[in-house]
Amino acid sequence: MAAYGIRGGGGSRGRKLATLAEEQKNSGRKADMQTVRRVAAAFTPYKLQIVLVLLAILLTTTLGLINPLLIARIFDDAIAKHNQNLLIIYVIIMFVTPVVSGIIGVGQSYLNNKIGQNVMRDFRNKLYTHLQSMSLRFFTATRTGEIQSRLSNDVGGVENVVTNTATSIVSNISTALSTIVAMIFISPFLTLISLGLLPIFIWFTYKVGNVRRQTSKETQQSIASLTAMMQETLSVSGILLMKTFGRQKHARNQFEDENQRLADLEVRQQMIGRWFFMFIGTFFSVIPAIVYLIAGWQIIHSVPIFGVGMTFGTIVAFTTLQTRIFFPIGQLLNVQVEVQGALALFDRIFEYLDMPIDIQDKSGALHPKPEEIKGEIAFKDVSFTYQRDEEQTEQAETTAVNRLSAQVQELADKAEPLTVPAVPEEPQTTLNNISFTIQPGQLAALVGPSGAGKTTITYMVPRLYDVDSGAVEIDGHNVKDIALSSLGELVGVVTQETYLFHASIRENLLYARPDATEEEMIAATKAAAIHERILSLEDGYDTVVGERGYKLSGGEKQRIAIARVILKNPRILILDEATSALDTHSERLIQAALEPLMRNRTTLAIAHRLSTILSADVILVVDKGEIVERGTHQELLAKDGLYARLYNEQFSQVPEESVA
Ligand SMILES: Nc1ncnc2c1ncn2[C@@H]1O[C@H](COP(=O)(O)OP(=O)(O)OP(=O)(O)O)[C@@H](O)[C@H]1O
Repeated sequence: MAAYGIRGGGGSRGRKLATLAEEQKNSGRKADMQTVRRVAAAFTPYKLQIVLVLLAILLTTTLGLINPLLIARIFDDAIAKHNQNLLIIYVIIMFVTPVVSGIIGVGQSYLNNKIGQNVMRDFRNKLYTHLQSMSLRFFTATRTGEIQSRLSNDVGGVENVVTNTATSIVSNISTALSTIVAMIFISPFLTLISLGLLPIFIWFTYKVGNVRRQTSKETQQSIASLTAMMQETLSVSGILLMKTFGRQKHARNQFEDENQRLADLEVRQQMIGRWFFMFIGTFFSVIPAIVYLIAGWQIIHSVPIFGVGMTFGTIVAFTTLQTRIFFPIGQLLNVQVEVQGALALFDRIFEYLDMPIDIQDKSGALHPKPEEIKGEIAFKDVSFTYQRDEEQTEQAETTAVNRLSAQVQELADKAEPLTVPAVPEEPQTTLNNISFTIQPGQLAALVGPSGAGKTTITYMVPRLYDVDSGAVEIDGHNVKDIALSSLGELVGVVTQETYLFHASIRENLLYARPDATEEEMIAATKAAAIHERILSLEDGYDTVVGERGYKLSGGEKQRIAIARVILKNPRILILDEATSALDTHSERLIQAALEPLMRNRTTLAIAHRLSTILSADVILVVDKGEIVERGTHQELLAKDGLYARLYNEQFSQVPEESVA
């Protein structure tokens, strides 16, 4: 079955794979360099502070060399030659240098932290601003916890690297270099013995760093997953769902599994290279003994090496310098591993920062004043399809390809014909050539079966999604030509599910218009038939509503949401009426609230209340992404089509007069 020749590819296939691996490695390195460059760019606004830090490092490094070098002079010039004055002077210098160096060090660590924290602050700001501009599509496709995790955990994870790494590298390199120079100056031979194995250590550390990077990536993914789980299950809705379905045990198991994975990953991350560093540490500790042996032997036998003799002062100075060099070298090796780990985190941060913003202002976008807008809405031949989340598509495709290759291998043995497994289909169009016009001040009601596309139609007006073809116009202006901020002012939305911040009712109301006066706010709540109820609460308008306003009833929350939009006073209103039926009293109150809300503005309502449907100027009946019928209630009933059927199913029991 040569046609299925997957196995036994031979030498050429092996070479191909090797080339592929090499290419991947090279592109990986390029990507690393790019990440490093981008991280470095984040530091450019703090050039001046960085220069100061570098100066401080140079100064402390130089000061650090004074004492070891003085030791040789104390032994050989002061003690050996019985010069007490010189001894005292040297000792005073040995006192003063660490003090000065310590003071400079404090200033340096202040600057370090300042620079590092500023860089992190900038990353958080950039991420927040960028994410805020992402369209609804991104948020529907991404778990909230994942987003939060990148903002807090990933940025937090690079803290140590951005605060300490740069300075640690510079200060350790300068300490190491200056010490090596001083060591060579004292004894090149002993220096060679001490540092000969260094290149091998560096190579090993690079390898260890690569493993750390991979683990670091997995750890962050696990943290994000855990955050998302907590966010989903420990919210009001999550806990309600979990309790009412008795799924606590399942959620706990899931959480514990992921938590265990995280703990294991953390341990692995901490332990990576520990053996290696233990070996280095031990090696560094025994090196002085070897130096004592060789130098002692040199003194005992008075043998000069490379023409240089050995003195007691030289031995003490050299070993002191030696203790000085192992710490920075150890640190540098460690830093390399840490930096490689942090690169994985930076990759995750940049991945979000690089996501294109699909809905944004055109250059020269219009900024119409709300009072200049009459409020005509026109849909012109609008078509739209929800795109599948890329990750999902990729996964589905990979699964299909994997299945296919497994089948190929199996059939290659059996010599049977091949059946191609289902490759993910293209999604169906959600909206199909939708056209309608709503005159200023009119109420249009969208009616249709579940999943018909009603909500999607309303998303097109405030540009929560962009149409694939056709146009949505407000007063003849394509919404794509209007600045998003202006569009936000023109269009008000009341969603089915009311979202209230964990803040006072007043703050929640003023969110719509922070500059509204107390009178305007009260007028809005009165119009929405909620003023009295708010006053009856313990703290009135200052009552704090719990997460998502949970302390209020569904109907009350809806009326607060209505008051919020009345206060905003948009030219155009999108109303997604709640499907959940309230008791007759609440229902009346909501109707009373909606009436002033819809007055004098163009309203596009996903109507579930008979009262809204009956008062609509036009009813648009949506089915499978198309408008299949349009007209007034009476006209549509007369047609005896889909509308008549839906009406009979839902409202035939309700006497019209009672709703009117
Ligand atoms: N974010 C999304 N990604 C992919 N498909 C989506 C998304 N949102 C909705 N859909 C699909 O688009 C179609 C239309 O959905 P839409 O919410 O507009 O229907 P609807 O008429 O408002 O339904 P309902 O009355 O039940 O709210 C449905 O098949 C739905 O599954």
